Amino acid sequence: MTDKKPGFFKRLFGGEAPVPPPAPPETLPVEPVPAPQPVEPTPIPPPAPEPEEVPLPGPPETTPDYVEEIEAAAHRVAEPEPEPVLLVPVEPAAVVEVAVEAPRQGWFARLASGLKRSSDQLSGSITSVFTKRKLDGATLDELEDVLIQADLGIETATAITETLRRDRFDKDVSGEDVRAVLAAEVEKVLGPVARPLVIDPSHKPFIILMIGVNGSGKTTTIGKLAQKFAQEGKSVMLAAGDTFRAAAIEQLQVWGQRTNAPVVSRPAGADASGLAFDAVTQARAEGRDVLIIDTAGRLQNRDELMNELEKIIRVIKKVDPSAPHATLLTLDATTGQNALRQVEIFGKRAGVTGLVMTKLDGTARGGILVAIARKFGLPVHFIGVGESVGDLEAFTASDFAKAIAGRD
Ligand SMILES: Nc1nc2c(ncn2[C@@H]2O[C@H](COP(=O)(O)OP(=O)(O)OP(=O)(O)O)[C@@H](O)[C@H]2O)c(=O)[nH]1
Repeated sequence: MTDKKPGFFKRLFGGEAPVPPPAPPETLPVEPVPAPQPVEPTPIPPPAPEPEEVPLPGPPETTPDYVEEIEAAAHRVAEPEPEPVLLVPVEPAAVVEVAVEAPRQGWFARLASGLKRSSDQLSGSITSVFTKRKLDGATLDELEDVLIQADLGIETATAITETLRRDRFDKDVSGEDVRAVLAAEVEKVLGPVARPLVIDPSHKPFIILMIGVNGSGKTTTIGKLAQKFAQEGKSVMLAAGDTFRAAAIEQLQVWGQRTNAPVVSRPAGADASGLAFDAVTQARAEGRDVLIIDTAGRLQNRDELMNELEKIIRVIKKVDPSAPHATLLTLDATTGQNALRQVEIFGKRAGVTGLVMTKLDGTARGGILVAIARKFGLPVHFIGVGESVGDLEAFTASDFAKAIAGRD
């Protein structure tokens, strides 16, 4: 990435090839759509692998339509696993450095730019509703629909319209007035869930299990967290528990190299719970501060895969009965309402302790975080607004509220 955020729509629609940070070096130059490589004879492997084919090595649930939908978006950039090392020696290391080291805008600017699509949609709709001078019942109904469509949830939508009804009925109301009420209500809902992830030093290692559906951003988030912890002087170990996909293992190894964190891995196809057991044992023997365990993506409605996740947790507990100390669910904001189901089922099966919402930059549905917060009250530790290491930050309610309401 560069020091200047690329235009939002450009990033959103892949007008440039965002450097997929977690991808192994040789995959970095992959274009979302095969970019014409003028001079390459025909080094590109077999019949250009369709994005749908790529997930096949993953867990069985990667085939349902739902996952295809999600992954068509999520993995368009990052799934080029069978790519041979064919591209010109592009100095992948240099590219990686740019992605990680480039000076960044302030976080609020990035957050606001990431949430721009959500806030633009909301602001645009609000403005178009508030064409009359006096606030009346019909306008309030229209506003309620707009807020529900923005995935904020019925309760929040109602709370906002009720506040306006109470305070401003039959009075002049501008879009800006409404945005102020919106920001206040969103902050009220999110305030209690904006809680940092605290690494309790009495656990050595503090074990973090990262779970979520396919492509929701687990591995990328692990890399970003490893970087943060390393910067705080913590000694981090990673476990490549997504044993279904060789590319996921490599992706984590790249993050390990970048962040100087050893990665415990086994060849693709190995038993994930066995790997988790080994990783916990090893991290403990080495006195690591933090162990982050990746897992294969799985749909919440695949019972056998959820059983497997439960098994991983049981096995970890054999080494440390208090672990995992944090079970973080990554949620892809672009999945909208389905994220509510994911929180519910993963919560029941794996005991989610906190949430990380990713890809808020790729959607107009950022409001879903508000609906989730209101329904589950689970801590939201981090949000992601891009693929680079600096695009994940601790979650703060007021910033999010301001950004989504388009206020500064
Ligand atoms: N735009 C954007 N992309 C993101 C963000 N977080 C992750 N990604 C991208 O989403 C894609 C999927 O991320 P991964 O980390 O591979 O997801 P995963 O959950 O590990 O995927 P599986 O291994 O298939 O379960 C990658 O292209 C990431 O770069 C974010 O906050 N914003």
